[in-house]
Amino acid sequence: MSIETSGLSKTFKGGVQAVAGVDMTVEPGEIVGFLGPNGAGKTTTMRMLTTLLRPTGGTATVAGHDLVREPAQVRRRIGYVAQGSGLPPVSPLRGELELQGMLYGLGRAEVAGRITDVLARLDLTGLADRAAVTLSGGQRRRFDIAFALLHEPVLLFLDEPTTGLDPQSRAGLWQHIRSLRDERGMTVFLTTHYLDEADALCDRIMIMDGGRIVAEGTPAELKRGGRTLDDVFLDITGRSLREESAMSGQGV
Ligand SMILES: Nc1ncnc2c1ncn2[C@@H]1O[C@H](COP(=O)(O)OP(=O)(O)OP(=O)(O)O)[C@@H](O)[C@H]1O
Repeated sequence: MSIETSGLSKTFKGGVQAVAGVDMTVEPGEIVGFLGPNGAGKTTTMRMLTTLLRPTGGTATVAGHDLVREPAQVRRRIGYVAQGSGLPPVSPLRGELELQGMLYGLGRAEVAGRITDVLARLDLTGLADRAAVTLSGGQRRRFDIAFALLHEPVLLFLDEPTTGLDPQSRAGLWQHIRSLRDERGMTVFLTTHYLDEADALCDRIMIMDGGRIVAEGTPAELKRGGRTLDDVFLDITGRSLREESAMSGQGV
């Protein structure tokens, strides 16, 4: 199993219970989409699964290792792309990729090979000597992913990977994410506010509300009976996903 959690919870100091007992199973090679209204607890769950936040309750195994007892082993086996680009704006990206590889303890020749490989995989060959400020939004997101793939993780976490991109770049990124799964067997766990993204890209969708998973299934299962995903989301959460994505686009 790529991810298995039982009663995973997080209560912040001050008493906000952001995640209130999440039980989930993600199989190797699945692309799972995590949807939910603003404040549902999606980012908090993802930060726990990536070892960035310590749970206050429950247990989780991520990429074969216990989240709390073996965080270093988990980190070595996962990639994480946070919201917004973390790229340095003005340095040539090849040098930054080399540094990243060295941080993972890779030798010079090995780093060079892996850089060539990830750049080709993400259609970035020829752009590595550029700085981030000279790239389009879609190219920058693909570099964010290239950084997260350098140590060859088996499980990739993406927090709102296509927010702010134009429709063509979004569709291009979906294609890249799909080919990572199809060609490398990568497991992908992503949050999104976009209904069409969840529908087109994800094998399975989990809807979170109030810190709990309130519905899950394949897009086809959730849409059974001729309903749209927006109908399902509205029924469950009392909010429209369209409003949510508009709010997210405004940075609310
Ligand atoms: N560091 C923190 N301290 C206290 N409360 C927090 C902290 N981080 C998040 N919260 C609260 O936890 C709840 C869940 O937040 P979270 O960011 O996980 O939601 P989300 O589903 O990712 O929302 P969005 O779609 O807006 O990104 C919210 O009520 C939020 O205000």
